[in-house]
Amino acid sequence: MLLMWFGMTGGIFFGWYFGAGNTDSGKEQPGVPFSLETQDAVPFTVIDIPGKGKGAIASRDIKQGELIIEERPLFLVPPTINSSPTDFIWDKLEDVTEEQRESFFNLSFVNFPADKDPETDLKDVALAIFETNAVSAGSSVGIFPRMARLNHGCSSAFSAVYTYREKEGSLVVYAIKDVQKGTELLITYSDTKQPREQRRAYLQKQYGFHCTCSVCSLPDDVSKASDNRLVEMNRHQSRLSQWIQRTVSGPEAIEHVRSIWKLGDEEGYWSERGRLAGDAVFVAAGHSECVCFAAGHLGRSWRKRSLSNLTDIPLQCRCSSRVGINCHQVVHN
Ligand SMILES: C[S@@+](CC[C@H](N)C(=O)[O-])C[C@H]1O[C@@H](n2cnc3c(N)ncnc32)[C@H](O)[C@@H]1O
Repeated sequence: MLLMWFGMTGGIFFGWYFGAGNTDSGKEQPGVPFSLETQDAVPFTVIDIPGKGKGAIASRDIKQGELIIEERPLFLVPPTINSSPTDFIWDKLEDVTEEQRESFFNLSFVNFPADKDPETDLKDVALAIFETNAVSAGSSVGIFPRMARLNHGCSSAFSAVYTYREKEGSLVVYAIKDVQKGTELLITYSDTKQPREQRRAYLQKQYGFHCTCSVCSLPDDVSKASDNRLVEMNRHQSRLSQWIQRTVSGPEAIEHVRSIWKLGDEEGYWSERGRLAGDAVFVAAGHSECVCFAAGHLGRSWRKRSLSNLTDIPLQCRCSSRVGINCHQVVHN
């Protein structure tokens, strides 16, 4: 029996950059020693946080663009499996060390079936832990016990983003904002460019909590303004995506990028800017008069920087010369 796993897991955290370069087959990297993480130390401590279970508090000031976590998966689950999800996860847990197994069973879980007993139905506990904590890792879904302690914040409330690097076989978490010592590090579990009511309904259903992050706690009128910006960002994003079918012109597509960027500044929503810049480069490269934008403002130095640092790219064409840049390299290297 082949099972499509992704149809069965409800909530898989939202990465900052879907897809690019992530084509893993669900297997740990050959030749890479398997371990829980590759880092010796992280700039945060995990403590109990009232109303949230555990969470990660910055143990020093963290700068925007800093690598916070680099971690190998405890295990990965590919999109298609040939046993039940419960059995598959249980088998995976038989392959790990006692310490790793313990770190897994220490993780939190929600949505445990009412007709089961968490003391005795350990396979069901394992499944619930998986569904509460798994994140997308290329085409697979994986458990990363260290990053699994990061709680959620919406829109401008989250300060860190993650992606899975297939080549290295590890997940990396970066700060997209400066984070002060003593502040909780937050990621986002879903696309929070939605109105508060929808965000809260999703988080309640999938993750079992009522979101009271700094954005969800805004007074109604301020919250409404934030909702409007987020919905507008999504509307521009959806128009931008139509450029590829040529139903939106190049200049119009660039206008959508500018609008998303501007709304993001107003909202304090800085995530996905690497992808947005990549889209802009892609559009610009299709219009010879704009290629200088890609070359002049992104180019080599851009490749060396963390994507999450891209907060200040002038989305503007400054000259009309074509420079023969390979847009795919700029976007994906
Ligand atoms: C991946 S775990 C995060 C770490 C978890 N708090 C722990 O104790 O291990 C996800 C769970 O954390 C809790 N959580 C995450 N973000 C939260 C938030 N903003 N408010 C309340 N609970 C939250 C929810 O119970 C959610 O199902």
